[in-house]
Amino acid sequence: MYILKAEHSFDSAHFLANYKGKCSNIHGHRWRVEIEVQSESLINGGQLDGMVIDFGDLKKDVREIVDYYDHALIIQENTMRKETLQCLSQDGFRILEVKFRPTAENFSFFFFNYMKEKGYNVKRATVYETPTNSSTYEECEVK
Ligand SMILES: Nc1nc2c(c(=O)[nH]1)N=C([C@H](O)[C@H](O)COP(=O)(O)OP(=O)(O)OP(=O)(O)O)CN2
Ligand SMILES: [Zn+2]
Repeated sequence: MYILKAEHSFDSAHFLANYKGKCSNIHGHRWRVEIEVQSESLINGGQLDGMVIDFGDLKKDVREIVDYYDHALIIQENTMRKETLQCLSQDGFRILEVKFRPTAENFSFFFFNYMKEKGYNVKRATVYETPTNSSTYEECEVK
């Protein structure tokens, strides 16, 4: 089995609603996203001979989705007053509302499924919230 990995990072702020502790405050992370795709075979012939996929293509797709989350305040839906959100938006801040609690776990699940829906045979997606804390999502084979 061949496993290829592409990684990219985004710098953004978030907070965890209904969390007792410092992470309930708005704070930032450099989130590092690693996507691994797998294949049992290689392409035979042509420009892609000996490859699973061109790294350039994989990297482009990883960057595209990861860059979308860069330099934003990521907020779980319905966890901030509408008036506050409106003021922040009106003042030009980039707010991204997500349907999930913005944890490393939920982001790893989200990026895994995004790449899967793009057609990749995704092995696993790992999201580092800090250099030492990460979550990996992968699907177990059903026997
Ligand atoms: N299982 C998870 N636990 C926590 C998550 C998460 O996504 N999944 N997220 C947080 C917070 O976002 C927090 O920013 C991370 O906290 P922490 O590990 O404390 O990170 P620090 O770098 O600030 O740690 P220090 O050791 O205090 O410097 C919390 N938990
Ligand atoms: Zn955090």
